[in-house]
Amino acid sequence: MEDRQEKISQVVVTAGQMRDIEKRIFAAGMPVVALMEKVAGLIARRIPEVLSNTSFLRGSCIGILVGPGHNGGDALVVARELYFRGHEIWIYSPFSKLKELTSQHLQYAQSLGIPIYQTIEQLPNSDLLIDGLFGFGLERNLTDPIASAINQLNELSVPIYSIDLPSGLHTDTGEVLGTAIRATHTFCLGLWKLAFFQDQALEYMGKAELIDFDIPLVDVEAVLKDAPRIKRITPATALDTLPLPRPPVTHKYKEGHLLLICGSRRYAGGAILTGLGARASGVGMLSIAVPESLKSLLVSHLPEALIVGCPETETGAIAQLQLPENTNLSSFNAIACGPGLTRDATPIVQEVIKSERPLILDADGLNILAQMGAIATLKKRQAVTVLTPHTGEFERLFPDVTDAKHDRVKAVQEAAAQSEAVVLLKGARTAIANPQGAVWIIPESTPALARGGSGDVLTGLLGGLLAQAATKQISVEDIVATAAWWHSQAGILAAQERTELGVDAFTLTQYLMKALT
Ligand SMILES: NC(=O)C1=CN([C@@H]2O[C@H](COP(=O)(O)OP(=O)(O)OC[C@H]3O[C@@H](n4cnc5c(N)ncnc54)[C@H](O)[C@@H]3O)[C@@H](O)[C@H]2O)[C@@H](O)CC1
Ligand SMILES: [K+]
Repeated sequence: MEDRQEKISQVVVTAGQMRDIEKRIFAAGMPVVALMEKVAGLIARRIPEVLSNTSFLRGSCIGILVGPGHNGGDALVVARELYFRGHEIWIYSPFSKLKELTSQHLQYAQSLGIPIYQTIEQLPNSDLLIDGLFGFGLERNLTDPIASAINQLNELSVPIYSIDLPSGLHTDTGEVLGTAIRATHTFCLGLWKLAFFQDQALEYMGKAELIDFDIPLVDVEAVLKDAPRIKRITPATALDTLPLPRPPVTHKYKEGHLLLICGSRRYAGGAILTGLGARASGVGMLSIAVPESLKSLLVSHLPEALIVGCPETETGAIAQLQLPENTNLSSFNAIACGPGLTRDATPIVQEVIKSERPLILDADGLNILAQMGAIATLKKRQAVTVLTPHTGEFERLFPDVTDAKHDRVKAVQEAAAQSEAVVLLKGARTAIANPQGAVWIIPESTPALARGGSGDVLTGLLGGLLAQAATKQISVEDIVATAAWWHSQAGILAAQERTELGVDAFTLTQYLMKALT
């Protein structure tokens, strides 16, 4: 049973897929009316539990917002149940045409004497609103009068609990269709919908939770079988990989040798942070190539690493990779290149791209790649490439794919497919795609990580894990997702203990180990 729940919690679907899954359940004999009763019953039982953590008092008034479809039907069943539990209830039902089942529930609510209002002006005060205006059936933009009603409801500063998703959001892109309910809490029904992982939707979601209504896994599998999977990374999936297993008998080179290429006279700290991120990965051997003038600084911070001082340009960037004798780029299990390089290190990036080792490009590594023409350049690579752009870098790398501000998941899928690289698009919900179209989503993070240097830490951590993975039969995509999850968790833990303002990048490196123990 727990296994089923875990599997369900990893699934992310589009509106179309959700509809197909429901169709199978109905075709198998589950009556629509019974499913609505079951789902709404679960929500009605969950609401008092959520409210018990707030200052909401028994007997307080609850307003129910009812739309024309089955999202409205769900809301009406919730209204009826809360009414029988002793709450004062009113219903806002502004639509004249309702789906059959919804209409029946409205009729019954009316027969119970629950007041029903058609216009926003008539609404009495309430202590809580339940939003059942639209669910995954919303496809076109909201217009007046419902759009302005939503705007007014948002202004009331009354908590709003949304059923399935905040009304007005596109289920797949998370786009605001005209306007949308700003929920305090959202009960996502059955399976996680894509909108919950699109950055643009997050400020409307409030706290989101999944209401599992026992969708059989066979139906999920049957609908998703040919589609590229979108996988939500859970603690169970990430901790399945971490800490990376080590055999009892091994040696440092068997546990991965990572080469970091980073830093410049201008950005010395970035090199240190990248190194500290790599240290936390547990990588067997760490070499760091920096401009010669940074060498002693790096040695003092990372005494265990082999610091390779390189000749530098007049501006203090690496001019030439001068690896130790008997070493070349093929000596490493993975290479991570970019933090703090400056664009003056362009020849270095050109050289590492030609290597046949797994390569992570970040920061100036990405800016230089963008100038070279990302897609054409990456397609020539034999070994795997991992790119870790934030939205700005992503747009410079991939000017011709779907706008990442409009649909991050689609954008990252297209970028990975076209460049044949694994692309990690940083954000509040970091999304990772492989060239085959599969996506991994990091479902939690913290704004505390929006801070200079935190990306450098991720690059080092990811590099260290990737170097180790080479000997451990773990896929590159799983390693990238695991690194991003770990980085987020360290940020969350640090923010809990030190506030969101207390998570500078150095502190973050100190929390990486803590997040796993
Ligand atoms: N089918 C079921 O029994 C189940 C349904 N569920 C609920 O059903 C919802 C989906 O139900 P529906 O498919 O009926 O869709 P919705 O309830 O999301 O709304 C669709 C209705 O809104 C209208 N509409 C769409 N865009 C509009 C616009 N811009 N302005 C005005 N009207 C617009 C449509 O014509 C349609 O009548 C889910 O989100 C969920 O809440 C879940 O409870 C699971 C079980
Ligand atoms: K809703």
